[in-house]
This record gives sequence, C-alpha cells and structure tokens, in this order.
Amino acid sequence: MTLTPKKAHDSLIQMTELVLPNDTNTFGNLMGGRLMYWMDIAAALACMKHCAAPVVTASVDNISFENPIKLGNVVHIEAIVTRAFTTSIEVHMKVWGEDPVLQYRYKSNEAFMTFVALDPNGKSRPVPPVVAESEEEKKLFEGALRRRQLRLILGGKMKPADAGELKALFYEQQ
Ligand SMILES: CCCCCCCCCCCCCCCC(=O)SCCNC(=O)CCNC(=O)[C@H](O)C(C)(C)COP(=O)(O)OP(=O)(O)OC[C@H]1O[C@@H](n2cnc3c(N)ncnc32)[C@H](O)[C@@H]1OP(=O)(O)O
Repeated sequence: MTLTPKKAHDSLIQMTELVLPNDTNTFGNLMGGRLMYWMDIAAALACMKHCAAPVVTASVDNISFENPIKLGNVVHIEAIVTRAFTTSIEVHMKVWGEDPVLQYRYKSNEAFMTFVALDPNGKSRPVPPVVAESEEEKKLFEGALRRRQLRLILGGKMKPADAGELKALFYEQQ
C-alpha cells in the first residue's frame, strides 16, 4: 500500500494547560507525572493528525526536567512528528512554563515519544511518510533513524549488531 507523504508541520499540536493545586507536589511545583500525561496526549494528537488513525504509545525516550513549573503558571507543549517508519511514528516535544503575570517563558524540557498506528482490529497499520521542510524538521528527521535504533536496542527489540546507523557513528568504514 502506498501512502501519500504528509508535511511534518501539518501535524503540529500546541497545547496549553494551567497548573492548578491538584497538579502539584508538596513544593507547589507541577508533578512530573502530570506533565508526562499532558505530553502523551499532545504527542498522540500530533500522530493522529499525521496518520488519521488511532495510535498507542510504544515508548518514551529520556525526559529530564530542567526547571520546575510553579502552581499558577502556564504549561505550553508543542508536539510535531519528525519521521514515520512502517507502522510507527516519532514525535518531538518542546515544553515551556510561563509566568502569566510577569509574562516570561522558561524552558522545561524536550522529549521524543514513539507511537504505533492501529487498524480497526487493533493490529499495527502502515503510516504515511513525513516530509521535513524547515531546517529544524530536517535535522530531526535525519537523527530519527539513530534514535529509533537506540530505543529498539534498549527495548530489547533489536540486536546491537544490527544497528547500522549507530555503528556508523562509532566505527570508521574499512
Ligand atoms: C474506540 C476507538 C477510538 C478511536 C479514537 C481514539 C482516540 C485516541 C485518543 C488518544 C489520546 C491518548 C493516547 C494515549 C496513548 C496511550 O497511552 S496507549 C496506552 C499505552 N500503550 C500501550 O498500551 C501499548 C502497548 N504495546 C503494544 O500494543 C505493542 O507493544 C505495540 C506498541 C503496538 C508494538 O507491538 P509489536 O507487536 O511489538 O509490534 P511490531 O509489529 O513488532 O512493531 C510495530 C512497530 O512498533 C515499533 N516498536 C515496538 N516496540 C517499540 C519500542 N519499544 N519503541 C519504539 N518502537 C517500538 C516497531 O519498531 C514497529 O515499528 P515499524 O518498524 O513498523 O515502524
């Protein structure tokens, strides 16, 4: 089956949330788990925009929380697909906090998640290729193959010996 390629930019999701008391820990900061929940939804919506099918989260790459987000601050999440493989799609997310009174933004974190598209029987189904246009989209597209190999090795789905893209980074061609 040949699927029509779609622009990365057309998948963009911008989500805004307000940090309320029920979202925070005892320090008055947004709980990491609540942020990951919002990121999961934003990323899934970007994937669904891309592939027009239900998706499930297959994996979440490393997430580092650079700055706490305070009670009463705003969370901005941008999610965009970077590359599609056969049935899976990688999504890149950027997260900022914002003080809505003092009106400044600060970076919270960045992350990659991978989703798999499902057919009506719950089986994985093919997804359209991604067309990367901007310099940033091209850079993300280009790195996606290496990130995929790394996460499949860590997830026990690929043997390190088969990770050609990663090996090319570390070994010179003979
Ligand atoms: C009633 C209808 C409503 C419809 C309207 C829906 C509305 C919806 C709104 C959604 C908004 C919220 C969305 C939240 C989404 C969740 O939170 S979903 C819940 C959490 N996730 C899960 O439960 C998923 C559980 N895992 C699985 O089902 C299966 O392991 C998976 C992910 C489908 C993969 O299955 P598998 O048999 O291992 O598949 P396999 O054929 O080997 O590989 C398929 C693809 O998965 C990739 N893959 C497998 N493992 C990994 C891994 N660890 N890392 C990366 N990729 C992997 C493979 O590389 C392969 O990719 P391609 O090479 O085809 O591109």
